[in-house]
Amino acid sequence: MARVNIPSFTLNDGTKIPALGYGTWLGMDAKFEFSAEGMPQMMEALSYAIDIGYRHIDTAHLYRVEPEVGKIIDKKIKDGVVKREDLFVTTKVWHHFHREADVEVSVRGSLRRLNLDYVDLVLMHWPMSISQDGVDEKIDYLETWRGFESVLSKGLAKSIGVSNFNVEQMKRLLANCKVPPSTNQVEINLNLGQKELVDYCQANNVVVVAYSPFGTMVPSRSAPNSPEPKLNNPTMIAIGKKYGKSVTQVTLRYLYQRGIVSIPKTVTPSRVVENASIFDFELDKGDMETIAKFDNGFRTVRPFFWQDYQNYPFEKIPDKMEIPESLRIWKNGLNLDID
Ligand SMILES: NC(=O)C1=CN([C@@H]2O[C@H](COP(=O)(O)OP(=O)(O)OC[C@H]3O[C@@H](n4cnc5c(N)ncnc54)[C@H](OP(=O)(O)O)[C@@H]3O)[C@@H](O)[C@H]2O)C=CC1
Ligand SMILES: O=C1CO[C@H](CO)[C@@H](O)[C@@H]1O
Repeated sequence: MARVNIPSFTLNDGTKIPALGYGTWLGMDAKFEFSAEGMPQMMEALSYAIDIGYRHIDTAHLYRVEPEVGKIIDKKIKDGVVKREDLFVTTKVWHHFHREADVEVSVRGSLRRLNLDYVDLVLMHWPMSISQDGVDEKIDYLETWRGFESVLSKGLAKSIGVSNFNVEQMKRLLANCKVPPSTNQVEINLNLGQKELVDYCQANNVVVVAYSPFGTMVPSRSAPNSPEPKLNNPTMIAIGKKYGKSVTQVTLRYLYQRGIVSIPKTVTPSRVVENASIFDFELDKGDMETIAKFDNGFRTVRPFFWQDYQNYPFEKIPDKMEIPESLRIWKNGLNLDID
């Protein structure tokens, strides 16, 4: 069986985060409901990933896969493949749970579903606070953060961080917290380099985690018309050839050399191996510069239907856009249960 050896970065609280993780968001199905279609394949792929050396799993209350992820973890521990302390499990608190006291309720719910005593990292999934029925609750993320600090002090999580925070929000949080966030998980890929945000986080000892690292290269429902580069981009292919690597491997290696953790999602076993086989080569300076030039600011995850909510982190789309029926589920609240 293939084996992969994944190095780690050190967080500002001293814990180590593996530089590559397994993403567990299955997306929405053809009816734009939460997809369970790919669940069996994903569970098999996750099981295989742990067998070959993945130790970092990225999940969330939102993804509705915590029970299945928990079952795989349990089996791997019982089978003696890993010990709990070898794994790095991240989950996230959805924005229905932003009152200080609700953070603990949400984390305890995740722990129950995952069947774990603690998670290694828990993130505030978004900076806005939106009720179950889509109302802008306008709860300051500083209040929510106090709930995270409390969850940390109770040992429910080893580390606490944020996701989808922009530079201004990071500055304000860092200036007003007792415990600084260890990580900021944001979209980063070849189209969206996020240089300013990455530089700011890294200068302030916050590790950046890249979600949707292939988000704009692989045809996706959320960004069907994303600009180049795609998987067949000649420049990327030529760089890959030079090192005997695929375009996706060059992409993940590029992020790693920028000091960024990646959490690609795949349900395909060969890609599980491919995505982690990036620690045996080094892109030279010229190739790093060439790849950086693809950055054009295009976002795959652009939830414009939240753009008028307080603390929406991204650039607003200037003209009022109709929200298609298919996206109303996001705007009107997601009805995430506690169990
Ligand atoms: N904090 C946040 O708000 C967000 C967090 N996330 C996290 O980030 C993870 C990754 O992001 P995600 O949006 O899923 O997208 P990714 O950028 O990881 O892309 C996933 C797609 O890429 C394909 N793929 C994976 N590896 C390869 C490969 N080697 N060659 C070709 N195609 C490949 C997958 O296909 P297949 O599965 O068929 O192999 C799938 O279609 C999520 O699963 C989730 O954990 C994601 C979005 C937002
Ligand atoms: O984690 C996530 C998965 O992707 C969704 C978009 O498709 C995001 O909204 C969400 O934050």
